[in-house]
Amino acid sequence: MVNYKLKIKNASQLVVVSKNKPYLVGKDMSNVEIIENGSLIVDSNGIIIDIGTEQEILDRHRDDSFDTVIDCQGRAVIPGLVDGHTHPVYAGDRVHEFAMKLAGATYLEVQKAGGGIGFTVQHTRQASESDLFNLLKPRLDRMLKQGTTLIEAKSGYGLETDTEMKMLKVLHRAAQSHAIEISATYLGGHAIPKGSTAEQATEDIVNKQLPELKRLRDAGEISPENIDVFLERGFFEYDDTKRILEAGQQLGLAINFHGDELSFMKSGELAGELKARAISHLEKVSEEGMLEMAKVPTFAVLLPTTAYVLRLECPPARRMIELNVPVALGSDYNPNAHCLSMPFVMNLACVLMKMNMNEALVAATINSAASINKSKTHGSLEIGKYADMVIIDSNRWEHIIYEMVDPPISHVIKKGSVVFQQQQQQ
Ligand SMILES: N=CN[C@@H](CCC(=O)O)C(=O)O
Ligand SMILES: [Zn+2]
Repeated sequence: MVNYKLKIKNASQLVVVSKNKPYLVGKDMSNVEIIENGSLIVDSNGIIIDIGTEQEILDRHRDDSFDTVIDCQGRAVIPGLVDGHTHPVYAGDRVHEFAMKLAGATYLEVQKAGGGIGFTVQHTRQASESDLFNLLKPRLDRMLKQGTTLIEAKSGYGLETDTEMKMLKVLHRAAQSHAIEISATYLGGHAIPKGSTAEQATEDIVNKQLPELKRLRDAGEISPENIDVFLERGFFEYDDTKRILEAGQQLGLAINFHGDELSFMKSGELAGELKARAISHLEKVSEEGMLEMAKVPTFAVLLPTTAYVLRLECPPARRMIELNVPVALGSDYNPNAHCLSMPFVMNLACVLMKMNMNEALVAATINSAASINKSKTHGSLEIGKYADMVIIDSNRWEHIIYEMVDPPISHVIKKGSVVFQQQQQQ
């Protein structure tokens, strides 16, 4: 007899998503594996050690005991959602900009009027590390309640060494103390700081910020895994972006950058040159760029909230899927697109970008995990992976997308521990 941490019992649908695959492309994105009347078992390290139908699990574990058993009859279970793109560390409220945008101002017009990234940089520079941590924590709590158990999270509101490192320290502390797991990204190249040229900003990143990042990482004070740049006209253009990304790559950071959002910037072509892991946005990507991305492969991290808030044309998700570009999803949570909900993101991906619900789930689980190199351990319900799960109070898993802003989530489980539970109605 063995004692285990958790048994999930008799779920009407146990949504495995995929088996033995690091990510899915093309037509495979429409095939989501499901076990009807499924059960699974989690060990004391929070790892799934067995999965199957209720009967199979009963037969194999008749004599075993469990610290916790959750009876999921009438409920569906999916893997924890993985948010492939967030900017959750910042100070300063930009709700007033929403009114400007509704009145017709574009993203760049808001930026020119003193808003946008520059506004957030000013407030984030003034905030202390503990102020920023205290602002971050409730944001992570809200993500968790919406089923997100792993996020990519960026710095990028400092644009100089001290504040960029302060943001990475905040992410490091959150990664150690919060149930949400974090893959941190250094984004010193988010915008050109006031009073600098692109050339000076690039020099500062390569010769000052990155060496300090290495020093603090070696000292165990920060833990960045990825490097990002905003490749955009008036921000960082092709050559500067390439130089920064290569310098980060030399430090062992994975290339995961913003590209082709407001203007066509040859992002896919650059990803091909650098063998980038991921590009986000891609509203203006070219056919050649997508072909390059499929070849590497470079993940397309699509952010439907951006197109929705800024009233932009959506990225060509259908064409990407046709071309076998691996497609992932992110909330793009930031003061421009204030969305902490991956269920809403999946709903937007279906309605605005014409993805089907299976594709949206794949993009928000196994593929977004792979876009941050975590799909060996996250993104599907398989033996050997972490037991990160969302229990949905419905027979069919699709309700998490269909019910968009208030999905019927009964539990969120991280590494076999219940980290959120919906209060029962009296
Ligand atoms: N486009 C660049 N960066 C963010 C927006 C940042 C901001 O406006 O504060 C994004 O991904 O949408
Ligand atoms: Zn972004």
